[in-house]
Amino acid sequence: VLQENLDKKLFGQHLVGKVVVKAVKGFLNNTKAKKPLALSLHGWTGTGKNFVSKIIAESIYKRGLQSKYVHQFVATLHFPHAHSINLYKDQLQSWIRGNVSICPRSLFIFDEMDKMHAGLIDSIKPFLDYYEFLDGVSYRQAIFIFLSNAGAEKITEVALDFWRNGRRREDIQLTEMQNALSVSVFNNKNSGFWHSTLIDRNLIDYFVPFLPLEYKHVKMCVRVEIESRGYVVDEDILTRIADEMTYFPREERIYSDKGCKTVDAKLDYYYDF
Ligand SMILES: Nc1ncnc2c1ncn2[C@@H]1O[C@H](COP(=O)(O)OP(=O)(O)OP(=O)(O)O)[C@@H](O)[C@H]1O
Repeated sequence: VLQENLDKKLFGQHLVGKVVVKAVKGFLNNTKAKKPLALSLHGWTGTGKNFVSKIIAESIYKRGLQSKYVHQFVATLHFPHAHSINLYKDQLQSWIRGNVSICPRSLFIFDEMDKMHAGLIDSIKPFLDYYEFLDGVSYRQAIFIFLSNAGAEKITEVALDFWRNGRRREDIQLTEMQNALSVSVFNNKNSGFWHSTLIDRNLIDYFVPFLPLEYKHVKMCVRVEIESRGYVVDEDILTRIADEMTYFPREERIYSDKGCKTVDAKLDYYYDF
């Protein structure tokens, strides 16, 4: 189901499907996991990171994101004040501990990871590690998904390089992308990259790069949105909405600034009056 949904619903992200299916299926089928699964999704805004988390949740729990075993944190919403960091640490740790004791197969999604306080990231480190038990609780069946825009510029650079050399986007290889990211972002102490501490200790199992979306992908998103509202697709409106989005870099205008975000808001203007 996971593979099928990703193939069908996720546009322009050939690297994502491969990694996510392998990681999640492998983990769910492994009765002897030595640590919880930790995925780190990276990429430009509106390219499908939250969307993929939702598809993953739906593949594991009947109620998807609504399941009581799925927990979402948004840095700026749940942990807004730097001076309350110690309080957040305690709350977060006891929240994770409490929930994993109730259901070992819990899913934790951390959005805006690049805006999360380093101390707070440190506080979840023990849960991601290779312990059999921590205070009597095993975290080995839990799943952690981290979302961030970190590395998005490098990802775009690689994609743009391909484009400028007339090469197909689909020919971008995962290893190539990961090499580019690891040199410039992950292993660069000056990049201020949020989970350098998690990386140093090899606690992240998979890095999942999301490519910036092109005009044609935006159109696909618009089409899906129109159909999901039960309207007949008007190609004229579809094109107009995709044209209204802004694209970068300034000369070539290939990638959508906001990915597929705001597509649904634009639709309101054309359809709901
Ligand atoms: N690659 C994609 N394929 C299909 N639909 C997409 C894709 N990317 C985004 N969308 C649509 O756009 C909406 C917004 O995308 P989403 O919230 O997943 O972006 P994001 O990468 O998490 O952005 P941010 O970094 O700003 O949080 C999704 O709910 C989905 O409907």
